[in-house]
Amino acid sequence: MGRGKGGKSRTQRKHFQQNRENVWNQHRPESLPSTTNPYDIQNPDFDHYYKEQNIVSLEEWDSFMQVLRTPLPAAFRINSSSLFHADIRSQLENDFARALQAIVLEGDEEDAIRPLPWYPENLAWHSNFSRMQLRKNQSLKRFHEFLKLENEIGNITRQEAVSMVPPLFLDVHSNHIVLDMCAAPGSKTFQLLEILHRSTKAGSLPDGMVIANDLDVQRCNLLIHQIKRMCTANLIVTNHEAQHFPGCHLNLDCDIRGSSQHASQLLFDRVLCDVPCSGDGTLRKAPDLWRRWNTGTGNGLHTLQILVAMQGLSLLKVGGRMVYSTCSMNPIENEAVVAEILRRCKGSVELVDVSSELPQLIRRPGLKRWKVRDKGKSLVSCKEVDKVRRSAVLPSMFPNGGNYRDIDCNSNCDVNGHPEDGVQVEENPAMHEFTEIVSDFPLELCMRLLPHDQNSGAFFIAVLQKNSPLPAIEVKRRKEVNNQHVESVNQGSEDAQVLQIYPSESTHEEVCKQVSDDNKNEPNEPNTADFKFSPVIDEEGESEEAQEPHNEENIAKITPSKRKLQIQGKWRGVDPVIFFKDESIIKSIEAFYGIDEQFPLDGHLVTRNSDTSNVKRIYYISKSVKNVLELNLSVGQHLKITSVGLKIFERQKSREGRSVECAFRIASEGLPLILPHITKQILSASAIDFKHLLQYKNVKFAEFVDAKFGEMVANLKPGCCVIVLGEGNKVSAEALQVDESSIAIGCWKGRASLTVMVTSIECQELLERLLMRLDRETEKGSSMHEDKPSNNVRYVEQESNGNSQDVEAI
Ligand SMILES: C[S@@+](CC[C@H](N)C(=O)[O-])C[C@H]1O[C@@H](n2cnc3c(N)ncnc32)[C@H](O)[C@@H]1O
Repeated sequence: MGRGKGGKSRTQRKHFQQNRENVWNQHRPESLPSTTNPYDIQNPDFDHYYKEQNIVSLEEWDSFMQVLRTPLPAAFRINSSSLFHADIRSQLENDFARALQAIVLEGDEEDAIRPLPWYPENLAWHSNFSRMQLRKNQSLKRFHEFLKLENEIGNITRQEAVSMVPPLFLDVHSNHIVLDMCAAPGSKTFQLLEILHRSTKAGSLPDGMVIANDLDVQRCNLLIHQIKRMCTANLIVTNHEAQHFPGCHLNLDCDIRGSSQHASQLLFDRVLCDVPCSGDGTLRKAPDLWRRWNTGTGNGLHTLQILVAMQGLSLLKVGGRMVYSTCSMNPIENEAVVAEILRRCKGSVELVDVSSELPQLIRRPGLKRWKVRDKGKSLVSCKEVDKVRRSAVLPSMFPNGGNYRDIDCNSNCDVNGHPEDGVQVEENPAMHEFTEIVSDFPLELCMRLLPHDQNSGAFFIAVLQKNSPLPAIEVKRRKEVNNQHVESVNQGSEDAQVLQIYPSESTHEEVCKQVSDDNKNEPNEPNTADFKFSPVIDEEGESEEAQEPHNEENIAKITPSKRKLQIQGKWRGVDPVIFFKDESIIKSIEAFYGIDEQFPLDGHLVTRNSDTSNVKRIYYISKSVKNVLELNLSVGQHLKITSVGLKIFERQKSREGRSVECAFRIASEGLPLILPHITKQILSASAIDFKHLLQYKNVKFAEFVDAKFGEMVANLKPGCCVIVLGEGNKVSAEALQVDESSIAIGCWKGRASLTVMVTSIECQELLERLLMRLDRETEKGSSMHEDKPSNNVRYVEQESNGNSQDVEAI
């Protein structure tokens, strides 16, 4: 605990006392992050700017600022696709809600934790504790541990409450093709995928898909790591500048080559445009922003935000919906961007009135008027901008837009660009008549979420609908966009010319870092070292336990000369995406696991290794992903794909040296998808035997409590098999009645025992969930519960001293 971290100043204590989170009053010295200097939790420029923008009334200003200066309460979502989402919700409602309330000081009106009222099905939760409190306060330890574990497993996602809102306004259906333009670290991508999968049955996939794009490779890896926690084959992760995201337009030459059966262009039903922004809506979470805050940041991002949004609209189908969002409160990044795209789209795009959706979400209408601040001056119209500042202060930043060319034509300026007639540049910003310029667009349909309305961060959201193809847009003269090179690109059949502006530093076709085969798909691959008793080794004969974690540094360090630079079409340094078509392997997998016809492998498997004879991992892709990959191949691989599909098979070899009939085991990521389609190598275990497997990881056939089950395990073919929690003595998937709620684990059938092939943390989670269920059954009078292992179960971990080689005997 941080009590001894030195005395805090009186001001700090005062800020602390103002903190609405009463629980923290018990532990005052820990209330503020130790790195935060209270003097930094303010910024006169910020005050001046936002007072002038009228984002809240003057009467509200103090309460707005007070909340903005307090740490953000932690919020999280239960992942609806998780097997245990109902258990977790009930644990929160019945266990934690009561236990935590007891910790909160008397008189605190706020609940310790509560579901966010506007989020469907009580799946999103607000806690009245900041992340710092959760980390430091001993009485919150159990809750904190719970959040950490469930987050890691993928049952919950920690996410700012307001950041959960944009996907909810996108109106995603299961058959939609969705583009998430600036997606990393992927919290909203996760939500979009959850919505897509919402009503799909076990073993099937939705018709739609998501392409999640981000410019930053490392952040893409974070996203991949996040999404790995859910079972989806409907995702492609790409790595482009969103403003240049390829439309994959199939030209005539390609058509002649016989690809006419493909879609001829990549168009989306839904686009999420959650652009990079100055982020002052996250001040409560990142108080260091107070110090760094300035108006230049927002002004500097304005053009990029317009370009990304325009590209999103050009890739949107007519009739489609796009959500534009930022975690900034600044009108230059928000209303000004929306107004400019409406201006450029000339009626083909409109703002959607979503005021009746999510009625419990407190929101404020978008602003119709605002000021632009540059070099200490507040400006209401682009006519006031000094010529020398025109490259930084653009007409599109102002409520009425405008155009410097027209100003130049219509007014006589002196040589320095100062107006000689017309508008006078005012020195005192307070002197402006703020009512002077009002946007013509219905910007009140946008929404701003403010911190003091529902004790959250801040966010801006605009919902747009495309009603007709975008119009031809006049290419602006280069001199208007300083440091940017402008070019007009035909975006395809649907839209006319769309303005494209490339930032001068743009190098999106450059070689990026070399990454390993599969590494990009698995940035933080759980090493099978986790399988303490792993009886399998990879096809190179190298124990996976011996491998260092997969990351670019390690790969470069370990095998500097071994790795060839991978090439994916024109993208160098990126693993290729190859359709896996080796018939003999596919047939052997289908035969070994008895995979039924409703789960076609043919055409749905890809690898990331150009050496197809040496494939280690095979990924499953949905039909929609397959279509996009085929289009991408037809156009010459415009997409730079970082990750695609769901890992479903991994090459294996018995550590015992025995040959196994099938070279590939089922990967735990893909197991829930394929589970209902397996008819061989699958058995159902009683709760007690299932529990023992999770506890001891390795159980001899003769030592299962249910002797019949032990016999059936002994009769399985050597190699990978699947054990489902159930009644026992059931063999086929049909008899097992596998459904969305089935709990299953991948195992390895060795010579004399069965070994679990699930990571330790997953074992721990499954075990805890199972014990909870058993406890509930015991309360109801069931006899299945048994705390201690039966005498005949060997506790391998103790006996073998944790050495997985001991399992050779199995
Ligand atoms: C606000 S964050 C996105 C958060 C994300 N939507 C989520 O919910 O987790 C903005 C993202 O834009 C990315 N970015 C910045 N410039 C970009 C560009 N030109 N094209 C695409 N992505 C960009 C950043 O790397 C960052 O991950």
